[in-house]
Amino acid sequence: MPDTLVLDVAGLEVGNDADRPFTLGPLDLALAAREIVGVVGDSGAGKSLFVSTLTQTLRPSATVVSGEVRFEDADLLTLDHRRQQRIRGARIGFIGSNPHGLLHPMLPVGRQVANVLRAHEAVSKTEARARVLDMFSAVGIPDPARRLDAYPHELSGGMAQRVVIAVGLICDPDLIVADEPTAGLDVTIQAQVLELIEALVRSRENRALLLATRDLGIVARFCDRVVVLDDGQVAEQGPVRDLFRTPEAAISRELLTAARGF
Ligand SMILES: Nc1ncnc2c1ncn2[C@@H]1O[C@H](COP(=O)(O)OP(=O)(O)OP(=O)(O)O)[C@@H](O)[C@H]1O
Repeated sequence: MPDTLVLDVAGLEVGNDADRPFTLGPLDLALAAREIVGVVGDSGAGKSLFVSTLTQTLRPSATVVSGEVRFEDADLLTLDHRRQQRIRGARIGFIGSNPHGLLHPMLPVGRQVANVLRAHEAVSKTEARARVLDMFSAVGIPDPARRLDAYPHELSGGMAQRVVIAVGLICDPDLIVADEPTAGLDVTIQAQVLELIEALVRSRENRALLLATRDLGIVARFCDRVVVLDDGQVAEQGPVRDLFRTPEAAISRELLTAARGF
């Protein structure tokens, strides 16, 4: 794979039989450095299933049927457990929605971010605290030194979401995978959070972002390319401007209509 590719997914098919028979793919998708690629589709289209394949958090009901997910010099799907652990949360950072669900309610937020860092890097507690402090500043948490010791319930939704972003970025990942990272936030806070994630992606040479969302408005504003999923199948994919100018699939037109609010 060329140096500039951060992720290269080829012929990926994932089945899931828990609630209903469902197949994602076959899906081909390459992400270059500094690129932001959207994965869009209605509820149940398979966005989270795809994200979970990349973050290696598939539940036992799901099976990878075929394909490759090349990241760094390896196929994520065939890595041994130790290398999976090393990559997950460190080389591939995850940003989910619902921060109050993702964060542990009984631990100060600074410690939670530090724990992620210390799980992957041999740093002292003091050094970890300093790194987390820097990261809290980078993600725009005001008065970061004081916020290190706050509990999640003491933070607003937007502030807690910034902590989730800090968790995703603390190990300086090359790939960031975000699944509805602004769901449940006020519209103005949504824009701030997405602008922040965008800046953190574009500011680093080898970093790319995969952004799963139902909202084509978000795709229009932040993504370079997009994959439209419809019931697990790729309905179309390509540059975002092409999708907006000449949507080919019926589902793309439906999502566009929804995004334009009429
Ligand atoms: N981590 C996972 N492990 C196993 N199966 C999963 C996982 N995530 C989602 N699924 C399953 O994949 C199928 C497609 O749903 P999925 O949640 O991926 O859709 P989605 O596009 O993310 O929808 P929404 O926008 O509502 O989150 C469902 O059967 C779901 O239960």
